[in-house]
Amino acid sequence: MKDVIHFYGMDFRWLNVLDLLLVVFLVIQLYRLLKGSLAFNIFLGLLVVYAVYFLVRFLEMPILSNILQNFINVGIIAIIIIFQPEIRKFLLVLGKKTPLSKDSFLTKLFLPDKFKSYREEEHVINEIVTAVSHLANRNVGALIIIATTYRVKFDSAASITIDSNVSARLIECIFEKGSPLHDGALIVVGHRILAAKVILPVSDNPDLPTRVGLRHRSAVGITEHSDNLAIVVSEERGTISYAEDGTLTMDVSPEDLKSKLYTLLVDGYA
Ligand SMILES: Nc1ncnc2c1ncn2[C@@H]1O[C@H](COP(=O)(O)OP(=O)(O)OP(=O)(O)O)[C@@H](O)[C@H]1O
Repeated sequence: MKDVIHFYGMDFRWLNVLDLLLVVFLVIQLYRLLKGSLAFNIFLGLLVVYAVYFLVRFLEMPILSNILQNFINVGIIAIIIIFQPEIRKFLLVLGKKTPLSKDSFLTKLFLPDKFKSYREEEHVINEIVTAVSHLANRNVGALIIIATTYRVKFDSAASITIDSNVSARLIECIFEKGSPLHDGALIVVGHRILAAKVILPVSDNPDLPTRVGLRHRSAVGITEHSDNLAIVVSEERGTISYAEDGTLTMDVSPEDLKSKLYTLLVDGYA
């Protein structure tokens, strides 16, 4: 294979092409990740600075290129600080796609307990879907976080620890309007309800519909930087929605929610 490609009088190596493709891939991934967030404008600003820097270097303008070079050197540290949540999410998304992630072909092939029964997961799913359907039918607001690969960090001072089996009746009681635990979110980890009355981070995504309030915004907020699913029942409209990876899917049916939970809790391990 020829090592060098000739293109309009210029010589490129295959590695240069690969290098360029990887940069384009990374920029597209970053664009998709940041689209809709406030950090997106900062990202565009940085792209402009980089573009100007390469232009002045190409035009051999030493003073401007020196100033921009220094700005970019310090800028790397600033980028890590400014984009800390986005970098975290990016690495999380990348980790999900590695050959060793739980969804990967290799893991499924070599997972020792790939034939295990999913009775417990199915029980959890049925209880959650039953509770959510009943709450939605009666216009009782609810917010349930299903934490998968790592635990949700929450303020334990404000929340109430529960540590119980997942039961539809318990979930319905918790969100009943008169209940002292109905405000805030319920956290489910594995087969247990861990805590109630949890205050979550609120998303500042400007692309969310204006009609959604704090319950839906905090559902989006908790999924922006972590691998969780957030289920919301709207008190106002009696509808069911869920948020995942910072995206809100509104007005789903109980069947849609069930298949989402199956994908998350069963298929991911099957
Ligand atoms: N940061 C938060 N973390 C967890 N729960 C929250 C948070 N902020 C608000 N909530 C919950 O959301 C409720 C208020 O919901 P609000 O009406 O503002 O939102 P909404 O998205 O319009 O929901 P709904 O459609 O049910 O009215 C509060 O009573 C509280 O239970």
